[in-house]
Amino acid sequence: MLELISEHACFGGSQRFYRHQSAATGLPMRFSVFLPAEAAPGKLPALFYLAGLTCNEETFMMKGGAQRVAAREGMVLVAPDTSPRDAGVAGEADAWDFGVGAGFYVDATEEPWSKNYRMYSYILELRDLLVAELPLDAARIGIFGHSMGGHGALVLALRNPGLFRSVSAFAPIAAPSRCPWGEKAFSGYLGADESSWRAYDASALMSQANAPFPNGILIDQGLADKFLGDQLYPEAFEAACRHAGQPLELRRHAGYDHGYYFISTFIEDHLNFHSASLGA
Ligand SMILES: N[C@@H](CCC(=O)N[C@@H](CSC=O)C(=O)NCC(=O)O)C(=O)O
Repeated sequence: MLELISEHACFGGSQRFYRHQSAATGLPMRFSVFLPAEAAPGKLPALFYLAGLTCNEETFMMKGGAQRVAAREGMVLVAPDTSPRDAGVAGEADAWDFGVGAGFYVDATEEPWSKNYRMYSYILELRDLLVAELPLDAARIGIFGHSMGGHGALVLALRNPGLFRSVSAFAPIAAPSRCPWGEKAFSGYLGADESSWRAYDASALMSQANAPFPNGILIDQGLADKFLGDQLYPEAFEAACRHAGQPLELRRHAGYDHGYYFISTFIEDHLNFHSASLGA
């Protein structure tokens, strides 16, 4: 059951914040939804946005500047939180890149995280829930995200191309098995056996795929991004796409950093990309 926390008129539609009890995480979870004014009755295309480290369900809706375009395209936007909150794990809020605000969109298998830190399953649960409860067209749902959320979007799409029909990312952590953020998160949540990490590594998944998104994948990357050198590795994903025959548009932008000024600059291109891919 969805509990509506707040609702705000926005570009002729409705910006909403919800809470619900999640089966995947075993905890109450928050998420936000932008519902455009419906031009016609019926189901609407939808786009899930996965946010990055330290973010929550509000960040994208407040800073991304996406609602104006989503209203024009008649597209629903969904932004989940980035981790469970108040799981009661000792020290879970001590670091900004692990634990609270840093769920990494994986299903943890290691104690004490495995009971609640199950964000991979949570995103799938939320998709199903919103298809049932809100006017989302199950056949026209895409996914995108930023940084940790770009990693999550790529992994969820590559593992579930029938559920997420289009995918894009801003500055994704594209090869988490080999970067400090990913090594810390995966060893903590998944354990020392690196073979289990491959299921959550977009570059590893793509290297074994067979062009799952024929309409292409869009990635934007700022060249003044302070995390580009040691955390993101877009070139690894680019090489994996080449190997898999997967069309990829990887745009490198001089002068742009890792933040929401970068995201909001190119957000319209991403919504247009998904709208065209989903036949919105
Ligand atoms: N506290 C960190 C910076 C954290 C940060 O930059 N978070 C990014 C996502 S990074 C990868 O997932 C973000 O989106 N922050 C929210 C915002 O509003 O910018 C540091 O000290 O560097």
